[in-house]
Amino acid sequence: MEWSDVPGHLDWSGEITNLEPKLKVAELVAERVRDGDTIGVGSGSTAFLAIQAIAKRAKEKRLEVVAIPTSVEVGLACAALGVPTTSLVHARPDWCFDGADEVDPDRNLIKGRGGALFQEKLVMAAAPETFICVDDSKMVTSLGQKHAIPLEVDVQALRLVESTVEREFPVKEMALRLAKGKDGPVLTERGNLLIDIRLESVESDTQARLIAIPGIVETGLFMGFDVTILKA
Ligand SMILES: O=C(CO)[C@H](O)[C@H](O)COP(=O)(O)O
Repeated sequence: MEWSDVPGHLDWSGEITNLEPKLKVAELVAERVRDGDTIGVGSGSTAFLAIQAIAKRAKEKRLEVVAIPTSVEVGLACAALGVPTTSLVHARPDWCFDGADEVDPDRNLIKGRGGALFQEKLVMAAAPETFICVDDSKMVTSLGQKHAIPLEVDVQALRLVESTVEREFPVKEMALRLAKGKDGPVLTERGNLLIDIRLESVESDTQARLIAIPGIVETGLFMGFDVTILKA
């Protein structure tokens, strides 16, 4: 058997909710692709559908594209689709796209349901232009209405972070994210833990105050990024 005959990993790991709008917005992203683009590829089901649409369009129109994946899952999808990949070590994205869990009226986001928030934020910070692909169910009047805020936390710092967050924030709920299909907690691509927190409210300084706590590697609050919202 040749290497190229080995089937890739093109199955999304969970159920895809709201499939129709996600497929439509995936097409909108694919239309933006130009020959020679290096594209930061977000994670989650919408990003997963979008990279499939991009791969299809690139093949049909003979466009050369290179992807910078933000998770193992999307990296495997790129490999299965025949989309070459690189990393931030080697290249800067011309633009990137991603999904979101919540979008507020000022285009601030909660991300990280899929646990890829750290690499997603790095790619977004590196890209001159970002498209956030969502449907109406993601729009909120203030962050934290529906989703918890994920915190990526160094393993050694778990108890320190939990007690500091509890002391310094009006915490409604806090939970260590547990794995499915493996005993114990979720480990991120960087070997860190995830804590999901619900706060009484998210303020403009919440991100800065959280990231100042030693042991918090990154948070799922994406505030102040100049993103374009693509909505089906
Ligand atoms: O932040 C993410 C992964 O870390 C996703 O982009 C976010 O959870 C949206 O996912 P989906 O497109 O499946 O609704």
